Amino acid sequence: MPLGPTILERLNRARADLRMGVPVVLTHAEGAALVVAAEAVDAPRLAGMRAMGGELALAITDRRATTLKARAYDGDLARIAVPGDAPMAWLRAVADPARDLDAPMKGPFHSLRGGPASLHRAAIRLAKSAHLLPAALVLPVADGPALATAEGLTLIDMGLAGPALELAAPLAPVVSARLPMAAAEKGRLHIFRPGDGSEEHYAIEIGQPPRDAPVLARLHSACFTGDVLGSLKCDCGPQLHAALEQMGAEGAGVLLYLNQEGRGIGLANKMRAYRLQDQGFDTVEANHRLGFEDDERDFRIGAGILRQMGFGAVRLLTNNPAKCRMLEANGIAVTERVPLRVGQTRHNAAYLATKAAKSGHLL
Ligand SMILES: Nc1nc2c(ncn2[C@@H]2O[C@H](COP(=O)(O)OP(=O)(O)OP(=O)(O)O)[C@@H](O)[C@H]2O)c(=O)[nH]1
Ligand SMILES: [Zn+2]
Repeated sequence: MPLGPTILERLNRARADLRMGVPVVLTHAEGAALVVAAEAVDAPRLAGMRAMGGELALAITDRRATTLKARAYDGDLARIAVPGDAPMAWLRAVADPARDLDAPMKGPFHSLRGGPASLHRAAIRLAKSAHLLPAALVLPVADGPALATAEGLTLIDMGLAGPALELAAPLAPVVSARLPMAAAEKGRLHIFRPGDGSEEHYAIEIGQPPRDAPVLARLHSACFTGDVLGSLKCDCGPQLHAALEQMGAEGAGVLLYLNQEGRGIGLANKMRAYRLQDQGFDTVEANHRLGFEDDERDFRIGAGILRQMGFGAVRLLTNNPAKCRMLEANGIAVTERVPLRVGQTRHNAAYLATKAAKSGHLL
């Protein structure tokens, strides 16, 4: 009966489980494993996993492993053996760099070598997409489906879910309504909802841009601190308002407000990055120490929304040439890059310089 959750919906359930600290069961041709997020697991569940026996490993990314001076034998990730007596504080400290500088010697770490790592890789992907730290406890188990049934845990066949984990869920328009704004009176807000129930994204349409000509467009990534609080650490708020004003002045445009806070790592992780920046690391180094890439955003989402709205070509307001390339790669022609240089402050001068030096932004 087609009543049960699809693989995409199961993946989203698994994200909710991980955020609650509830383990999930992943299976693959090579076996099965119990997986729980390192930052969310509690002591009773850790004890429960230990009591099951087997080789308990903490999967972390190669980025985090580099900071910890642990060997990443699996290339993009390391499987750190969890010592039998390691307390919760050890787990949290390996996962979270907050106290790296206070207590730098957490090792030596024993990285597992050989044997399958694809469930560990999937566990990290899931944790990242749940906006958790990319660190997961992974315990191989003999009979995954039986364990999931007995304990009422979410079971995911990664053989089926693997490709879905890399895809953004398809978006459907939910509603749109007129929204006069200070910057542009002729505004309309459209809401798009992913089929797996994950976070919605928004499109703000100004005027009635013709669909057969390049539209003035901005793909704006959510920045609670900049957009709402007026943070001086970045240029997001002034960019948001300047883009809307330019669209208002031209009488037409579309601004996508994509809920990809912190370049896709979520607000909690962005604040972890800010704490590291207060210790002297730049925006890129902070992401790496946390175990993330510099930019974890998926720009296919923005391309998909533009296509659904009938736009095939844009004049893109951005200083980030990578955004132009990603849109082009996803079927949206970028006929012009329109620079958006506003909001420089003494607080964000170093941030903007780092983006220019390391992320290819144009000053
Ligand atoms: N991880 C992380 N994210 C940040 C930081 N500062 C701002 N952000 C996020 O970065 C995103 C904005 O990206 P930017 O790199 O400023 O700009 P861009 O979108 O790549 O390029 P433009 O189109 O030129 O603005 C938003 O999601 C912000 O929340 C930071 O220090 N660390
Ligand atoms: Zn910002």
